[in-house]
Amino acid sequence: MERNNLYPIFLKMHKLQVLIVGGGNVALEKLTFLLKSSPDANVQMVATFFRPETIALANKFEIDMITLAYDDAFLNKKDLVITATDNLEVNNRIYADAKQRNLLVNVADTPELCDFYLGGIVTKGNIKIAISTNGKSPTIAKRLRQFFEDVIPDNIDDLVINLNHFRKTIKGNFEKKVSRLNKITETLINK
Ligand SMILES: C[C@@]1(CC(=O)O)c2cc3[nH]c(cc4nc(cc5[nH]c(cc(n2)[C@H]1CCC(=O)O)[C@@](C)(CC(=O)O)[C@@H]5CCC(=O)O)C(CC(=O)O)=C4CCC(=O)O)c(CCC(=O)O)c3CC(=O)O
Ligand SMILES: NC(=O)C1=CN([C@@H]2O[C@H](COP(=O)(O)OP(=O)(O)OC[C@H]3O[C@@H](n4cnc5c(N)ncnc54)[C@H](O)[C@@H]3O)[C@@H](O)[C@H]2O)C=CC1
Repeated sequence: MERNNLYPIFLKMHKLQVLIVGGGNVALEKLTFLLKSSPDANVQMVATFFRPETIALANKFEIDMITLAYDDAFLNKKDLVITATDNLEVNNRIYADAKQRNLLVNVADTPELCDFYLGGIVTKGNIKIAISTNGKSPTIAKRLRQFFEDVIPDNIDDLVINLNHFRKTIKGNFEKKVSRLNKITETLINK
């Protein structure tokens, strides 16, 4: 059986600078899911034109939109780059420029030109679940996201908060603490 070897990490988007190149349908999809998960993300967008729907969302989140053709100067002071233009040559150039600067880059809908994939993301309070199909079926990533959004109760965060408080009250050494926390949460997995 094939196996997904990607390593998920949970980025603090408010500490990073993201560049999105393109302002059309695909750029809008990427921006939508990025902001859904991380409304505090710092994003700059550059595109020769922006579709009205993209402008509406970007304005809502005070995202900087620049109506210009891509130039590698836009990579200055960026940490992540997502490109979603309809021009293969431009996408390829952005990939090469980003690689030269050791930036992480995602060329939307072009898995071979991605250092990372965006995934299906479920957020419930402090809980976050990221789903990847290894790029094999984004539709399944979407369906799994919808499934978990539905089955995970909204008040799961109460449990997290309670345990976080309890964690601070437990006396004793690290080993005792781990053992207590494991004991009281045992029923969550034992049927
Ligand atoms: C590799 C990856 C790279 C990346 O873009 O990061 C990629 C690639 C491609 N997507 C394509 C199409 C579609 N993408 C979606 C939806 C999503 N795609 C997302 C991620 C990823 N898409 C990365 C892999 C993630 C993984 O590992 O599973 C999600 C999870 C997150 C996001 O986009 O932010 C978001 C759901 C978010 C949500 O709902 O929660 C739908 C479904 C729909 O819209 O209903 C369709 C139409 C159906 C279909 O075609 O399957 C195509 C073909 C394009 C063409 O036709 O040419 C390619 C290219 C290829 O596969 O070669
Ligand atoms: N619309 C969709 O759902 C899908 C689109 N695709 C492909 O993805 C690509 C993008 O599609 P859409 O977003 O729908 O196209 P679009 O026409 O809505 O947007 C293209 C964007 O690229 C920008 N752009 C082009 N050259 C540029 C440059 N030199 N510098 C800066 N920005 C530049 C344009 O200004 C525009 O904002 C296309 O190649 C399309 O075939 C693939 C699968 C699905």
